[in-house]
Amino acid sequence: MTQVFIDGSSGTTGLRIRERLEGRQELTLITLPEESRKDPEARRNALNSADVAILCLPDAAAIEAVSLITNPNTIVLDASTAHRTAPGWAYGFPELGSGREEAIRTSRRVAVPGCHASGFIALVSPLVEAGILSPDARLSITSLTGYSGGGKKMIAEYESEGRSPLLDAPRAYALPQHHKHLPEMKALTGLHTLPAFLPIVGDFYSGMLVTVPVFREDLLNGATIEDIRRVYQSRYRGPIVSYRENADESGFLSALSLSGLDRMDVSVFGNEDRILLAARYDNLGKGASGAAVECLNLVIGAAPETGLRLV
Ligand SMILES: NC(=O)C1=CN([C@@H]2O[C@H](COP(=O)(O)OP(=O)(O)OC[C@H]3O[C@@H](n4cnc5c(N)ncnc54)[C@H](OP(=O)(O)O)[C@@H]3O)[C@@H](O)[C@H]2O)C=CC1
Ligand SMILES: CC(=O)N[C@@H](CCC(=O)OP(=O)(O)O)C(=O)O
Repeated sequence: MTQVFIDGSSGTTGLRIRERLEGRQELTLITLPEESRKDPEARRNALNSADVAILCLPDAAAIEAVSLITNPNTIVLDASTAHRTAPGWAYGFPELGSGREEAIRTSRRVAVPGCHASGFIALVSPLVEAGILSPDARLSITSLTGYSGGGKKMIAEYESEGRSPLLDAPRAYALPQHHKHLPEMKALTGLHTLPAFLPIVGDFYSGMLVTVPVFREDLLNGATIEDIRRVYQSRYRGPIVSYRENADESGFLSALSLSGLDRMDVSVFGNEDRILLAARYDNLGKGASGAAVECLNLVIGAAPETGLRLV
């Protein structure tokens, strides 16, 4: 029986993971009573008793949790931003290839990717690797997310009575261009320059749409939109990340299409001159909790799951 401890299991990401794992016969969940869920001694015991500890905490608490672990066998899956570019940590996006799945399987420290970063990296990394996009490319990313991406605090804000009417419309944020996902976007794609990043939070619970425009002039060696499609087609064959042709809904792309699922759909729109790369998924699916469950399944050797459709 594999013992799993979710540190932060009352939070948005942790709760979704807990609900997913409760029905699994081969796992035992270590739980702490409500009054001691933030007590460092109780957490230390639970973390060191676990075969797998899943950290669903703010960054500082995740760093503290790692420092509490002395059991050399405890495998850590950290959903926070704290360790995504840290040495000794595997990046938990197995579909990127280049031995990443094996690195996750064999590592005792796995960083679960950031929600916005996941879409950007899925779109850009294979193109840089295939020599279609230069590492010197200057890119931009627009990422629409549901409000659960902001955790309990933002959920309460969006779901409160008498909330500001400004929340009725999508809101852009991270305007000074220092968003916490930028370092992993650069590190995992091999780009030499940070992208210009516009995250936008909307009045829906969960779901994501990430788009990255690319001009024909950005492509190397005369590559075309068809070459991009071929790269995605051969890289993303499911069950979690898949390349989809004609994925739009009669000319529209809803950020809600994969809400509730762990899957990510990668698509290409536009024309020969102006190409639009798009990824759709759920910020709590492939963007957080689902990605953590995917990594858990890899480290314990279980079959992949694709989540539960909610919409
Ligand atoms: N929501 C999302 O879509 C995504 C979230 N993440 C990351 O996952 C992590 C968790 O985020 P999220 O679930 O949204 O956040 P929430 O605020 O919803 O949950 C965080 C949980 O951690 C608890 N907590 C805080 N400090 C401690 C501590 N010292 N010891 C034990 N528990 C503590 C909080 O307690 P309390 O309930 O008392 O506040 C809360 O239950 C963050 O690092 C976030 O950036 C990553 C990708 C996407
Ligand atoms: C809507 C909203 O505020 N979303 C959060 C993303 C949460 C997240 O993914 O944080 P991690 O870095 O821990 O992965 C944000 O953009 O900061």
